[in-house]
Amino acid sequence: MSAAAVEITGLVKRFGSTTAVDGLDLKMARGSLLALLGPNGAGKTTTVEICEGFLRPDTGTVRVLGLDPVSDSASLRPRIGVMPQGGGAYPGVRAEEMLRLVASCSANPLDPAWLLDVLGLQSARRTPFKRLSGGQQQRLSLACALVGRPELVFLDEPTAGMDPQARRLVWELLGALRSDGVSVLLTTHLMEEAESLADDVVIVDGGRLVAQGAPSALTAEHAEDAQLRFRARAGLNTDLLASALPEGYLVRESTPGAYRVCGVVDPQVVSTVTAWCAQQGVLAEELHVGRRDLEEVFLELTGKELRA
Ligand SMILES: Nc1ncnc2c1ncn2[C@@H]1O[C@H](COP(=O)(O)OP(=O)(O)OP(=O)(O)O)[C@@H](O)[C@H]1O
Repeated sequence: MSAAAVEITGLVKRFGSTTAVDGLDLKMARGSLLALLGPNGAGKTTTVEICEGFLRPDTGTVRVLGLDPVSDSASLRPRIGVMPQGGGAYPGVRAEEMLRLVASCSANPLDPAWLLDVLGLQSARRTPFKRLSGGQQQRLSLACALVGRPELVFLDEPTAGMDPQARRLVWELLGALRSDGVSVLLTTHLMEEAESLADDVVIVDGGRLVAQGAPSALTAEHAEDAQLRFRARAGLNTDLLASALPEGYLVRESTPGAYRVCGVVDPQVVSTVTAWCAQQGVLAEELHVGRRDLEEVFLELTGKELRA
């Protein structure tokens, strides 16, 4: 049986007094798409850079396609694709020139012109890297990571800074890669990205694994509980609102002005919440009742919003 795409056991990485990764275990199946989610500073980039062989672990073991990313780097490099956070290229190099240069390092590259077209970069092919927009630079970096037909790609926030249209193109491409059996490990702050693309989501916080599972499995726990969300002036007394509701309901202000009421939501509960807000002289805006999503799972587990 072939080895897992990535297998991490007891990984620890410190920078001075900061513990960036604190005993992480993670297993990613071949041919799957895994999204690593976590707040700023959770240790995502450090973990990915260790898998790529750019950093050495302090303790623990990491195997990528069954190989050690540092001691087996010569045999591993041609088999993986890497898109670092923020991308990067020589400032004066033209987009197509850059991609062809990277393609020339590979034994059996994809056609660079085709890849530029798929990523909506045809019209920018002669533009120097430094004059590409941020989103175009990101897409070119992604093309560079993919042009060598890797078995496994590491993408650190691949769609950060892209407009919705470009993001859609990248999502389509990632979906197609997965259908072709390519393994994809990406980091993201976008719940929608994780929810719509990933087979498996790993939530990390403080360098530790907080939860792992398919998005549907993570959101299915406590699925019977709906959530009522609304926005209003920041700083409302949530204890007072909770005491106006039947016992067992929780009320939280997740970020200033964003409120969540957890428990079984029925018409009476909605009416109590809006009436209570009216008594405070505030309007409950953007009232929404629905099942919890990955964003709420994340908030519950880490106590933090994804985008700090
Ligand atoms: N080279 C370094 N030197 C010192 N500290 C570092 C270094 N790289 C990372 N860190 C620290 O390690 C911790 C984890 O950082 P890391 O970049 O892995 O987090 P992240 O989850 O990728 O965050 P973000 O979402 O902001 O990119 C942070 O506290 C960071 O400041």
